[in-house]
Order: sequence, then structure tokens, then C-alpha cells
Amino acid sequence: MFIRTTVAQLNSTLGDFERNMKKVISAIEIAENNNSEFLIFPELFLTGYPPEDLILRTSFLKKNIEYLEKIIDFSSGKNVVILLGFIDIEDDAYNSLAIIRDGKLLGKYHKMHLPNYSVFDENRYFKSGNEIAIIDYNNIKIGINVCEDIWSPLGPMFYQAINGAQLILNASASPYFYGKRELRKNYLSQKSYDHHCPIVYCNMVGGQDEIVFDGGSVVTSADGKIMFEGKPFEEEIFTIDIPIEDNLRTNLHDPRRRYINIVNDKQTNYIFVKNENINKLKPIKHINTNYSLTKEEEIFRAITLGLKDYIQKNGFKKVLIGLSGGMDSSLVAAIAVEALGNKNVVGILMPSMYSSSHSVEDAKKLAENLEIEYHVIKISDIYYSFKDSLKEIFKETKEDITEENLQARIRGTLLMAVSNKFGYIVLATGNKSEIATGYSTLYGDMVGGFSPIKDVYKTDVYKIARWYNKFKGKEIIPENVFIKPPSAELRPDQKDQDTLPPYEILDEILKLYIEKELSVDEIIKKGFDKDTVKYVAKLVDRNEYKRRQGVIGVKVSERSFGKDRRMPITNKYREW
Ligand SMILES: Nc1ncnc2c1ncn2[C@@H]1O[C@H](COP(=O)(O)OP(=O)(O)OC[C@H]2O[C@@H]([n+]3cccc(C(=O)O)c3)[C@H](O)[C@@H]2O)[C@@H](O)[C@H]1O
Ligand SMILES: Nc1ncnc2c1ncn2[C@@H]1O[C@H](COP(=O)(O)OP(=O)(O)OP(=O)(O)O)[C@@H](O)[C@H]1O
Ligand SMILES: NC(=O)CC[C@H](N)C(=O)O
Repeated sequence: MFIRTTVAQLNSTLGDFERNMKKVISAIEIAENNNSEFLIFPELFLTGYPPEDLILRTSFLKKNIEYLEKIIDFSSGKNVVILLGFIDIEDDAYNSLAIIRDGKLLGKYHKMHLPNYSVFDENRYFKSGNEIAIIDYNNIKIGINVCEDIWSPLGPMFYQAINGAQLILNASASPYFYGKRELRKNYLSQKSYDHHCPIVYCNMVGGQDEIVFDGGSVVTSADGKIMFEGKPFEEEIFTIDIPIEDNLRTNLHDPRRRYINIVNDKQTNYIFVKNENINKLKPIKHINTNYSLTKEEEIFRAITLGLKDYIQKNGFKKVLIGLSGGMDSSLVAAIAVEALGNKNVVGILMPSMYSSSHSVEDAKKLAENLEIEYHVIKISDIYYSFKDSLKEIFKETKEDITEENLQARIRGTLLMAVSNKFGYIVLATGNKSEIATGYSTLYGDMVGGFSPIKDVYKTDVYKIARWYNKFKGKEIIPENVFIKPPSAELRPDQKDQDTLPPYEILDEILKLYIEKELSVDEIIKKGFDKDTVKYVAKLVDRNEYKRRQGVIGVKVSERSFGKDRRMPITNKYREW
């Protein structure tokens, strides 16, 4: 016995009900044509995820119900049972699944476990459900739940399994970070094994502001094996026949459910569905898929998708990048070409009196290798004119960082001028090491609309760039960019390492301080130099104000700056 399920791992656009509905309709047609018995979409597919404060607008909520009704109408005459994520409104708003078949809403499920950590704020928006849901499908029990529900050890899956569920269908919108794909697969395998129950886990794909959903939906078998994995970072609709064991056999051969000595205190909503055609289907062969990517490729693809969706969903076509001949702007340009095509990426080279000739050559070489349009605008005359204007007010002062920042700000102003004139969006090029330490100029190199590598440490920037050249099979990012020491070139012979510890050490300290939240003393005990750790912690703490004004970009780490790390700016707590 098997249940044929179509998984619609699709990319929804937040608030674009018309577009999302079209995707739902085409998936219904595919599922109906291949005789699927169930069709599942990602969490809140109809609205997009996360809708944030749009949920506070009743007009938005009503629109989502209007579109749900259109989809219910469209399902008339269709046999497939459709599980579609929407926001239900009763006494309050609920993150919900609609169970739809043949022009009818058969039932609804309200998500019970609302995540309220990391990038999630679901308690701000939703009331949690208080009933588990089981679809009784020709006497086969199928548990349905939504994303976080399946992560909780005492979530609905536990109750669904002890109530005899033989299959779990989970609709998810699970944001990507490096390591999550592996974690998810291991976790779902273990869950299936523990409850002796297959899981269909349908994940969202696509970018939404700082978040990327990586797809990679998973189907497990009752013995905890991964039967199928959806493509990472791509839309995919796939259909799979999931073997269902009968309950008697399961309980005789794997009696763990019998010994669960716990009160089954959850209310259960049973939704009954009969399907006469169930035994007439000829099984379809499926190929086991398993996509394992290197860390570099995975992060590159996550950023590429996040950038592409941000640019396109916000109605832009072209991006603009200040090309310095350094590693950060080179990698950002490569990512942009991969995401948007070389015709949609424009480089601006803005040498100053401190720019080395090789930097200009490296930037030109990169632009030529990527086959992108580029322009050169020299900034020395503007700089001297600025200095001249400030001469009177600065007359008692010495040259310092002020003059360095002027150069970065001139570049920012020029980039924004070109952006305004042509409607191209500026990509900021800062990496996580710089953003953590405030090593960037406000209203200077921090300008821009999107910051692709803001969550990538500098040491990883180099590794991803190396991977990229290998992936392309030729030198796109010039070798000289890899070997020269990182420099902002804002004063003669300046090097990043005049101000910051070597990136290999800096990044390790940052990871412990930011990702792991270790104290300064705990980091020193790990063998790092005391003064260096204190200096780094001070830079991180002192520069929260800069990050709060900074450009948004793709989350690829477990703890990114932004919604994921909410530190106060005005703060006297010190460990340094
Ligand atoms: N708590 C607070 N809340 C709000 N605003 C605050 C503030 N503290 C300072 N400020 C403001 O911030 C200003 C200081 O910030 P800012 O003007 O950015 O300047 P600042 O952080 O002093 O200098 C920028 C640093 O970034 C380096 N840089 C620049 C450009 C490129 C690169 C690179 O290699 O990528 C590196 C540069 O060498 C220098 O070390 C202050 O003058 C003040 O106006
Ligand atoms: N000469 C320049 N021409 C164009 N843009 C520049 C120039 N110098 C700096 N920028 C812009 O400012 C950003 C920050 O400068 P910075 O020199 O720190 O970065 P980078 O050169 O990309 O990387 P690295 O830190 O490895 O040198 C650059 O990525 C680039 O977008
Ligand atoms: N949307 C959700 O409920 C996501 C929560 C879940 N723990 C995840 O990150 O995958």
C-alpha cells in the first residue's frame, strides 16, 4: 500500500496573492494529472513567509481569505487533497493549513508550536492552535502539522503517532543557515525512526529580505531512511509513492508506541476523506536523491538565490558595484553575475591618489573576465575640493581618519548618483568580519540597497572565491586579488591588519563571541591573546550603532546580524 503525494517546493512572493495563486493552480493541475492523492505546499504559501506586521492589517488577512476561496473554487471536480498554508482568522489570527478537496474546505489545522527565537516572532502575530489534526483517509491515519510543530520533541507528531498516524505531512518555511540542511535531514530521519512513521517535509524555497529558504524538501521512510530529497535552492514539484505499513504490523514489529506511558491529553480533530480510486494506481518508480554540497557551494548558492529574489521581487533589474580590485567587491560581482546575468551588473572603478595601479588593473581584469560593463571615475579632484571646502573649519587640526572616510563617502555618493539616475541598486560589499568590528565608513562604503556577503567571514570570502574559480574552470577572480594583503587603500600603504588582528585569528574570536556567545574570559581560556580578545569584543560592542544603520543581506550563519541578534546600542555592560 502507498500514498501518492505531490510536494510543491515552490517560491512564493510575500503579498503577491495573484502570483502565488497561479503557482498553486498549476501545482494542483500537475498533481491531479498524475493521480496524486495529496498535494502539499510550504507553510503560509498563500501569503508568503514571514508576513511580519502585515498580519496586523485586517485588509491583508481578508485578502488571503479571498484568495483561499478562489483556490477552493478552482479545486471543484479535483480528487487530490490539497494542504495549503494560509492565515486563518477566527477570534484571532492563526498560522494554518487548509485541507481542500473537490471545491470544499474539509478542515483547518492551526499551528500549535509558534517559534519565537532567532529570526522568528510568531507569538507577536498568532494565537497557537490547541488541537492536533489527523486526516482519516480510507482508514489510513495521516497527521498534518506545520514547520516548528515537528521540531518540538512533544509536538503534534508525537501525539499523532501514538494515535496511530501512518504518515506525517509537514508544511515548512525553514530558513537556511550553513549546517541546517544536514541537521534537518538527520533530525527528520530520527523522528521517522522513533515514531516508525514516514514524513513528507515540504520546505519553502526563495529569498525574503534577509532570509533564504533553501527548499531541499525531504521524504523519509518509516525506518528513518531518506527516500527523496528535493533540489536545494531551486523550485521543484515532485511526486512520490510513500509506502504505508498497516498499524497492526507496525505495532507487532516495532512495539515502541505501546510503551509510551504518557497521558494522551491532546484533543484531536479528525477529518474524514474517502477515495474510491485508491487501489487502482500503478506505482511510480522513484530515484533516491541526496544532494550534498560543499560548504563553499552551499553558501554561494544561498546568497545567489537571496540576491536574485531580493532584486527581482523588488522590481529591479540591474545592480551597481564599486570595484576596488579587492576580494570583497570581486566576490560580490561574481555572485551578482551568477544571480542576475552579466548584462545586469555594472562596475564602477573609483581610484584615488592612494589606489595602487595593480588594484585598478585587477578590477578591470575582473570586469573583463565577468564580461560586465564598467566605468572609471577618478575621485582625487573631488577629494581635494572637499578638503579645500573644509580648510577653514579644520585649520587647527591634523589629518586623521576623517580624510580617509571622505574618500569612502565620495565613492558612496557617486554610486548613489548613478543609482538614482539609472535605477540600478547599489550592492554593498562588506563582509561579516568588517561589519562585526565596524571596519567600514558610515554613509561611505556602507551605502547600498543590499549586502550579499554581510554574513560571511573574511576567511570564508577567500574560500568561496577559490571555489568559484574552480567551479567556473578558469580564473575569473584574478589571482592577484587572492595574494595581495587586504587593504582599504585610504592612506599610503594602509593594510587591514594595521587596525585589525589577522583575519584567521579575528574570525575565530568573532565566531566564539557572536555565534557561541562566549564571554571574553571564556575565549581567553581557549588560548587566545588576552588583549586581542578584549580589543575585538570592544569593537563588536561599540559598533552596534553602525550595524543598526547597515544594509540588509542574506543570513547564511546560525547567528547573523539583524533580526537574529538584537543587541542594545545604549549599553554599559562591559567584559573588556
Ligand atoms: N554610539 C553611536 N551612535 C550613533 N553614532 C555614533 C556612535 N558612535 C559614533 N557615532 C558616529 O559615527 C561616526 C564614526 O563612524 P565613521 O564615520 O564610519 O568612522 P570610523 O568608524 O571612525 O572610521 C571608519 C573605519 O573604517 C575603516 N574603513 C573604511 C572604509 C573601508 C574600509 C574597508 O577596508 O572595508 C575600512 C577606516 O579605515 C576606519 O578605521 C562618528 O563620527 C559619529 O558621528
Ligand atoms: N578604488 C575603488 N573603486 C571603486 N570602489 C571602491 C574603491 N575602493 C573601495 N571601493 C568600494 O568600497 C568597498 C570597501 O573597500 P575595501 O577596499 O575595504 O574593500 P575590498 O577592496 O573589496 O576588499 P578588501 O578589504 O579585500 O580590500 C569596496 O568593496 C568597493 O565597493
Ligand atoms: N517557520 C518555522 O516554524 C520554522 C521553525 C523551525 N525550527 C526552522 O527553523 O526550521
